Amino acid sequence: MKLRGLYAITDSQLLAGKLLPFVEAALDGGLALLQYRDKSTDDARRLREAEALRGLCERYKAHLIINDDAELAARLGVGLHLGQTDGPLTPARALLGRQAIIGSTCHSQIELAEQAAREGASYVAFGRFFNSSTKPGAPTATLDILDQARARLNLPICVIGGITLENAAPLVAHGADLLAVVHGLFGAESPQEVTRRARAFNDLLSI
Ligand SMILES: Cc1ncc(COP(=O)(O)OP(=O)(O)O)c(N)n1
Ligand SMILES: Cc1nc(C(=O)O)sc1CCOP(=O)(O)O
Ligand SMILES: [Mg+2]
Repeated sequence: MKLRGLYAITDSQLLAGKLLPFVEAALDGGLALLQYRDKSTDDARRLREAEALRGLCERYKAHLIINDDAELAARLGVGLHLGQTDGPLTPARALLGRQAIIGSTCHSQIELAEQAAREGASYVAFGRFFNSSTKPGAPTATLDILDQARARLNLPICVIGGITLENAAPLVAHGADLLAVVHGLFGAESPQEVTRRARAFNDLLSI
């Protein structure tokens, strides 16, 4: 499976009251991956929303990824994204199986990416590349980590952090396969604008 394209990430505050229509608009514009990212402890709502997103992703043939929560990903039979403090990758891979998409946050450290590759990650994520209102305190990254990753790894490269239609092109030129975006996509005023942006991101990746 070739992982390349737009990777939309949900945000509970930004998408409050409009999660499903805005996600469907993004899927209509074309998503490779959709990440359900909800940092709350409301397990019942998380399950309900994740199930609804899984249904949408099936209809549009996109892959759903759950942030942080290996058990929820296993329960739904979908993918998982793990940060450096979210638990080890090897048992998550054993839990979810060989086919599951599992991503790993590697900040700007090639050693973390090489370790993730050894432990069976499906993609490695680097960031943050720009100012991010979603996660302002995330460690920063520069383009040279993408050059290093291209030279040393044989895995899809995901980029994240403040990515917009205006600043994404250099990331693609330096080898990004997956553009992971919250505000630059879902910060739009209308579902129609979400769809337009999703199409434009895909055009940047020429897919
Ligand atoms: C695609 C992608 N890349 C990085 C992250 C960040 O993961 P993490 O460092 O665990 O931070 P939280 O998102 O859990 O706050 C991500 N979620 N997705
Ligand atoms: C969830 C997350 N992780 C990051 C990292 O660098 O690891 S940046 C980030 C926020 C991405 O949202 P936006 O596109 O709105 O900046
Ligand atoms: Mg995390």
